[in-house]
Amino acid sequence: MTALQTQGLGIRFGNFQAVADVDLALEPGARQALIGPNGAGKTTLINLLTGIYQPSAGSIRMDGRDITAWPADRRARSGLARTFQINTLFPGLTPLLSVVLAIHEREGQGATWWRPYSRSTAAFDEAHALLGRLRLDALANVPVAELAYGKQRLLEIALALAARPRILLLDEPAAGVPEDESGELFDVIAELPEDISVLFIEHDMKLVFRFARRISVLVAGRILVEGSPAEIGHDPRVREVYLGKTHIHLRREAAHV
Ligand SMILES: Nc1ncnc2c1ncn2[C@@H]1O[C@H](COP(=O)(O)OP(=O)(O)OP(=O)(O)O)[C@@H](O)[C@H]1O
Repeated sequence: MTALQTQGLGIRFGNFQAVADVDLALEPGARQALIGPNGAGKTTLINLLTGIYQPSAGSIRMDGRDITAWPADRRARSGLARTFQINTLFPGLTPLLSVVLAIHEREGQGATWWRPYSRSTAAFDEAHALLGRLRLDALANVPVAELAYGKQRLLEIALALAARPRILLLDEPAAGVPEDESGELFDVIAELPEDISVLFIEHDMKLVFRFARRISVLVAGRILVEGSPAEIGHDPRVREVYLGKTHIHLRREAAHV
C-alpha cells in the first residue's frame, strides 16, 4: 500500500491555480525528490499534504485512509511530519533540550515539559539516541545559536523525527547550507530507517540525483513527469524546463538568421 497518495489534487488562490491535478504516490521507504522551477508549487503541495491548506479539488490518502478533510494536527499525530524552508529553532536551547521538548510534545506534555525534568529519563535517552542517529550527539549540549547552519538543519530533522513519523516531508533541507555540509545532511537523510517514507524538495540537482530513488517534476502546478533519476535525467521535457525555454527559443531563432 502506498504511504501517501494524492488524486487530482489542486488548489486555487483566487484566479490563480497554484497546484492542479496532481497524482503523487509515495511508496513505503521512499526517498523521493520533488523538483521544479521557482514558483512551480512545490511548497504549496507540501502545505496541502500536511493540511496547512485545504485543496480546492482532489483527495489525499495516507496508508489508504482518506485524510483530505483532516486538520494539520491530526495528520501530524497520525505520522506525517515536515520541516520548513526556513530555520524554526529556538536559538537559546540546546539540541538535547529541543529534542526532549519535542518528545514531550508528542507525549502530550508540551506545556509541562520542564516540570518532570528529573523524571523524564526515558525522554533524555530517546533524545540522545535520536541525536546520535543524526550525528549530533557530540553537540547535544551546545546552544543551537552556536551550531553550524548544516547542523541546525539536521536538528530540525531530529525534531520532526521526535514525533515518530512514518512520512517525512522536507522542504529544502539544504537551503542556505554550505556545499561541504549539504552532502552530510543528505547522507543522514539516506540513512533514515526504511520504514520512514521521505519526500524532499531540493534545488541542487547534484544532491537530487545522488540521493533520490524517484523524482517527481512539478511545473506550473502540475506533475510534468515522474520516474527514476536515469529516466528524469534523460527526459527532454525536463531538460527543456531546466535549460529554460528562452534559451531553446533563442537557439531556434538563431538557426533562422
Ligand atoms: N497563500 C497564497 N496565496 C496566493 N498565492 C500563493 C500562496 N501560496 C503560494 N502562492 C503562489 O503559488 C505559486 C507557487 O508557490 P510555491 O511557494 O508553492 O512554489 P515553489 O515551487 O515552492 O517555489 P520555490 O522553489 O521558489 O520555493 C507562487 O506563484 C506563489 O506566489
